[in-house]
Amino acid sequence: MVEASGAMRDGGKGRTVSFSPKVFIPLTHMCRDFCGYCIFRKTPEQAGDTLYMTPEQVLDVAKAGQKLGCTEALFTLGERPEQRYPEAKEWLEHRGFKSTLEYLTYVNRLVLEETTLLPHANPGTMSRREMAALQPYNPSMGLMLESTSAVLYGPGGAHEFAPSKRPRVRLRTIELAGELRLPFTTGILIGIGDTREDRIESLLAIRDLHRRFEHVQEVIVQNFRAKPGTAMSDRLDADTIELLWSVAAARLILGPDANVQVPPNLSADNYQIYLDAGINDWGGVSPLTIDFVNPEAPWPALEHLKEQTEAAGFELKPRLPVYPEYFLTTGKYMPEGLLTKVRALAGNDGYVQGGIQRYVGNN
Ligand SMILES: O=c1nc2n(C[C@H](O)[C@H](O)[C@H](O)CO)c3cc(O)ccc3cc-2c(=O)[nH]1
Ligand SMILES: C[C@H]1O[C@@H](n2cnc3c(N)ncnc32)[C@H](O)[C@@H]1O
Ligand code: MET
Ligand code: SF4
Repeated sequence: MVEASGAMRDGGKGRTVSFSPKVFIPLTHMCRDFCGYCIFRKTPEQAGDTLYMTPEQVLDVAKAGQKLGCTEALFTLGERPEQRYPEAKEWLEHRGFKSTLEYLTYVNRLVLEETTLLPHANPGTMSRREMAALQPYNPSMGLMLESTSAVLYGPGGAHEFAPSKRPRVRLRTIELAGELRLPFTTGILIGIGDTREDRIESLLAIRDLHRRFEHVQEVIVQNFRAKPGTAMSDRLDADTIELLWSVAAARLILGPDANVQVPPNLSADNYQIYLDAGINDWGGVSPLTIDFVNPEAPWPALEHLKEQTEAAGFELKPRLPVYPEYFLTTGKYMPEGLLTKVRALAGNDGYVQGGIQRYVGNN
């Protein structure tokens, strides 16, 4: 499988592998859901003074990232905390917002207007109205499908207490993005009780949505890593063979033109083997902020990522949070104002202007 999927990637993508220089902005850790694997979520008590990051805190991180050459502001946050916690509702109401997604829209606009970073919102499930409100400030957004497996939301499953992880609801959000012509990131989380057959079914569902709307800009194949203090703390991490198999399956199902991503920080020091299986992207890598979803897993230094990528025979290139094919030759995936901003950050090839030299070596 790896031989076939690697060859398919070479055919469609050549020997270029990308990453997105980003800052991670955890707007809130509070969440109405409970996923068995998640260490990101916090109760208001655990969150203490920082129920939400303030607009000032958001801008400080974004501006610090801008100085380091970052082009993406990744907003990852808990799902509708105001539906579970009165503290969250009060915090928002006090500042004139009816929901977390309204507040997210406000800070996305701030970042777009006051920095050169492009927001990429990953806030969980969204309605059409919520997504349409975010669209003018987000050249792309994302939501992991995770898995279509029904076992996972049954008794004892990872998603038993996470209504937003019902595959129907997730698929509907991804479909809405297609209807709005919004470049979209999704993916599968493997090793949470899913079988290989489940992964094939999940990937086929993603493929079908992309066939209808052509908006799935990338597919993340993410491996579960057990976290202390979570319901699944004593489960085994997804192992290398399962991830290798899943990446190859993703490439073979999604085809030569798909962008397939594996995050390099979740695989210790052997992450380069996923290049063999057909990936062409490492996702967001930050010189500034940690991966708040996997806080124990530091990103490789960009020097190291470049070395490993080149040693395997590939060229490493920085990209924007939206892929070149969605803005280089067509304008139909973005409002005009956003399109202008995106194009100004890109070079002729659609990757970050200035290239990898901006991030490694003597700068
Ligand atoms: O650092 C992380 N970035 C995550 N990202 C961001 C990713 O690394 C890149 O920044 C995007 O792919 C940009 O295109 C996600 C983006 C999504 O749209 C959906 C899910 C994720 C998940 C993670 C994650 O767990 N950790
Ligand atoms: C932001 C994304 O991070 C993923 N995610 C959440 N918790 C974990 C974990 N323990 N290990 C790996 N990935 C995780 C989910 O897929 C979520 O959608
Ligand atoms: C911190 S997890 C990522 C965002 C959202 N809560 C989700 O699970 O989709
Ligand atoms: S993974 Fe997302 S939805 Fe699930 S508990 Fe964590 S923050 Fe909430």
